[in-house]
Amino acid sequence: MRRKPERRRSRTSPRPDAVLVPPFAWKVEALGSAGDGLARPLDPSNGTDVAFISLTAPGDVVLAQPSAQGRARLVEVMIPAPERVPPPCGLFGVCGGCTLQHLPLSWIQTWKKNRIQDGLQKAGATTLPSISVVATAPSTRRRADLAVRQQGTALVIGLHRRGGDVVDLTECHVLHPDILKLLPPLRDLFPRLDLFRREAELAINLLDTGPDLLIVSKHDASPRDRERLADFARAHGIPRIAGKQPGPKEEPEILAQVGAPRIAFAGVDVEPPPGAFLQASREGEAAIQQAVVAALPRIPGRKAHVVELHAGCGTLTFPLAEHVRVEAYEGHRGATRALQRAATGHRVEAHQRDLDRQPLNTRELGTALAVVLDPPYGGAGLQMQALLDAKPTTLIYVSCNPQMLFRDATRLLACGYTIDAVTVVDQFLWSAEIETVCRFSRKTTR
Ligand SMILES: C[S@@+](CC[C@H](N)C(=O)[O-])C[C@H]1O[C@@H](n2cnc3c(N)ncnc32)[C@H](O)[C@@H]1O
Repeated sequence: MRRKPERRRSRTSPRPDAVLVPPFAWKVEALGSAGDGLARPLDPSNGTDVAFISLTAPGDVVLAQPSAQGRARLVEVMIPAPERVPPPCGLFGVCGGCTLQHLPLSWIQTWKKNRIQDGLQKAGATTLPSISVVATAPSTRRRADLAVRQQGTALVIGLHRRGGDVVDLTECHVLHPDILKLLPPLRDLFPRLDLFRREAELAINLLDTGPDLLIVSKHDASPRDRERLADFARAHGIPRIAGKQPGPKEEPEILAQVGAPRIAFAGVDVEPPPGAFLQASREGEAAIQQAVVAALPRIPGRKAHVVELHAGCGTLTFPLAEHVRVEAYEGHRGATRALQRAATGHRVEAHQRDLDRQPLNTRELGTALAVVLDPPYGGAGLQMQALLDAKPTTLIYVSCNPQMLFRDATRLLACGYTIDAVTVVDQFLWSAEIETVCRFSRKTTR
């Protein structure tokens, strides 16, 4: 299989004034943690050691041109690896979303499992339980963060091209069809909105009650916008459309609401804030909930409680509360409010707290039957040191970033923990991202 030479200049392309080394042949030996092939020149006299090459597979022999330090740009696949498959999506390689569609999902799942196993062993795990892998299906992703751009005469909605402009998402094998079907009418809508001047960002969350939209724009919505958005919401079964200025501290404002935005966790209805964090798909969410609940220790009595850190709007809180009392902590104000409102009548106490600035201390953690943490991509920050000091007997760690998981596992294993349950959830299809649920246990001397 020969790939067409790339025409565009990628993020890793050399600066125009750099001296270009002509392309030469490489053998791809493995996949790196970001999903790029790790390759070595076929002819060692080329003087370069190893380099990462995007869109390649272990076993490929490729023609590639050294670009930035430690990287080369694929020119063509000369001899394809036996595992290679035709990418299902016509936008693969152009759109900045999927990175691994040239490999079968089953191969990627095994690679993810091996990566977690190797990383935990390197972190110091001398024994590991068998790792279960839960696969999720294509076309189920219910959260999309899209760019909206006026590009020449075209209004495009999609993901950024690798290192460049936005690729119109005319096809996608990851997103739920209920999100995809909104894109054509949204392409008609945006040019008619006063809040849209050449660019905006759009987050779509597929809730139980339909899509929930958050438009991020530097420009305010006019009264005419609000009418148009309300008409659009009614026409497309969208309960709520919110807007906000760019920036993490800016608060969303409801621009149109024609229904109740709701999502249920373990049968408990929650009204999440606009743009709320949700697990990538319903199936992925169910697999994580199941793994977390299965990792609970035996519950000694009704008074027992677990501490849940980074609780979001309650994805794990309400399934846990079916078994045990939950003290939940979350930093985002809107998410905490949603959780608090839904918690009435359930065994849940929800608190807003920035766990990086004010981590829970040994006294607060000490009496918990277990601690559940599900930190953001950047990791648990100072809270991890506080956990190492408090040493709860059971720590159920949900991770979307293997590097952080391995780093924290090294510290936990050195403190006397063992790992006795690991589940890998493949909810980020055709990408190198990995979701893992890991139970760390520590024997007490009591
Ligand atoms: C990976 S999400 C998990 C949310 C939830 N457990 C779920 O499954 O939907 C991480 C959560 O951590 C919260 N978070 C990020 N930084 C935080 C901090 N410094 N203190 C408390 N919560 C934080 C985010 O707002 C987000 O809700």
